[in-house]
Amino acid sequence: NPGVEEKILEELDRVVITQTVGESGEEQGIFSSIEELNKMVYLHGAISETLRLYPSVPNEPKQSMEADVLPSGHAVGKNTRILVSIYSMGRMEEVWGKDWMEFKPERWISERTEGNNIINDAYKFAAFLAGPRSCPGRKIAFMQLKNIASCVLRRYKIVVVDDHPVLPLPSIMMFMKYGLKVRVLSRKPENK
Ligand code: HEM
Repeated sequence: NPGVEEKILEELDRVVITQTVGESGEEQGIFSSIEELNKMVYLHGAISETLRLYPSVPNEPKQSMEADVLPSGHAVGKNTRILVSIYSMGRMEEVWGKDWMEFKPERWISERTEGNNIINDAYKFAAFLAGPRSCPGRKIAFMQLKNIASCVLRRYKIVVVDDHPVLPLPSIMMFMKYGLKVRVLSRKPENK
């Protein structure tokens, strides 16, 4: 998605100062500070959007302890197995609107609040699940993903090989059916 890539790079150019350039012109592999990571709002939206469409845990089995009625009106008996499809939830028009198929980091960014302006509703975006047993590693995961994406994208351009089929292989974890064949190009000025 070249448009999104360009916006991420613009944001990183504005925000990142700790990943400095060495004497040889090579960037040093220094990770970003927490302050810098918090300012990577567009990148945060892009990662959220990726996890909305391709959640690492696509399905989540649960079991009821008591009979209950779900907010949807569905009655559930005692000791009944329920499969929550996180993958499907990320693609529902009722939840995300008519443009659910579009990769839009902007949908995560609220203009109403400054600073911490990422929309964060676990019951809508269930990639880390919601409630008391939701993922306690969510913040660390975002910190790691933003740091790695920032280091890689500032140094390299990743181009998917033409006609490579990009298909999910759902299992307990989400894998890529045929892997992802890419070309890795250096972003050194002479390669641009
Ligand atoms: C993109 C990255 C990640 C995703 C999408 C993710 C997603 C999830 C999900 C869906 C669950 C609920 C599983 C279940 O109840 O069956 C979970 C649980 C958990 N996650 Fe993550 N996770 C991520 C990264 C991490 C990291 C980096 C850590 C630790 C540093 C972590 C630690 C845990 C732990 C300890 C639980 C079990 C919580 C409990 O059972 O109460 N996760 N994660």
